[in-house]
Amino acid sequence: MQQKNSVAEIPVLNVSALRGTCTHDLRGVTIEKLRHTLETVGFIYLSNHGIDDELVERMRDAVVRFHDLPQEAKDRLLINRFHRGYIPARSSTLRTSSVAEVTRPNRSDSLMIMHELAQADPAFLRGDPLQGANCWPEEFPELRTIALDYMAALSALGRDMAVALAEALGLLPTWFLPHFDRPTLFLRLLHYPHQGPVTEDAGIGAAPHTDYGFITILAQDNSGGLEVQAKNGDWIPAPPIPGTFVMNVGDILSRWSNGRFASTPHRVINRSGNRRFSQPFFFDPSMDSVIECPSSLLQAGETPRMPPVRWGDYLMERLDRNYNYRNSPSP
Ligand SMILES: O=C(O)CCC(=O)C(=O)O
Ligand SMILES: [Fe+2]
Repeated sequence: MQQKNSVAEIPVLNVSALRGTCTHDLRGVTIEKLRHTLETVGFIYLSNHGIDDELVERMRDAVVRFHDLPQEAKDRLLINRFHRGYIPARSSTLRTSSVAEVTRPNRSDSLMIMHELAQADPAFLRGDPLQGANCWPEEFPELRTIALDYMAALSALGRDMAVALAEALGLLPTWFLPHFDRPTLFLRLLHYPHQGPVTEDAGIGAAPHTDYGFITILAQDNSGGLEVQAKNGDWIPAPPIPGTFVMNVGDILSRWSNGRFASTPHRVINRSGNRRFSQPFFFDPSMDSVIECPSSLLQAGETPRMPPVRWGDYLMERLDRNYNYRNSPSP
């Protein structure tokens, strides 16, 4: 039932009209629903997204297989200064969370994979922030191909969504694309242990937070546990729906849109009694991209709420504050 000032559930958007050719009308209706949902809820399920279920399943199986490796194998991949590798449980605290006073570290552990760089890439050779090598487990060599295929497919969807998002904001369809020449991509292979009692000390799977970037496209297993905060404060479940992804607006898209699109707080509490696995993919701009609200988006009398910011600077400041490994000296 629809609650007052709230949404009981997150809408599902059939995005087939955003891919390839379709009638102008159908595309317009889809864009309008996208706009309305992102202005109000900030989270939406994408159905008919064109990505093979089999590829999503293969990635999901790979997440489980990675986490089934012996702990020593995972520890050998400890996250490097380029933010790639294994993030142990309780090693990140969302200090920059604007939605809660977060002092307890998250209970999840994960493997962070980012866009691959050619060894001859100047950014790689210079060792620019985040432009380093991924960490792959030698015990599971197939993971690299599976993860890179998955990232390629989700990047294509991310670009289609960037076009649709520009249209939804009344901008030229290609408006965002130059900002994604060298997109910053994160694929996180997450494991959440069963929660047990929620106590002050225990912490939860993922403390309430908003995502840093442009959009997040998430696939999750059947455990449930993801919750999204409605404007009235209620927590709305975002359970898995077969054949869909959950997409949400990150802080930088919210900033770009002058707050029109909502970067909505969410959290994870795994009450399933089993381990939970998920695979968020973060589709973010090029590091050098400058995020500035386009003047054509402003209504009469409206001014930009935030000054322009370079995405790479914005991101590194957040990573430096939230991840313990960036604050302690290397062993
Ligand atoms: O695991 C999930 O369902 C959500 C993860 C998440 O919110 C994040 O990694 O930012
Ligand atoms: Fe998140």
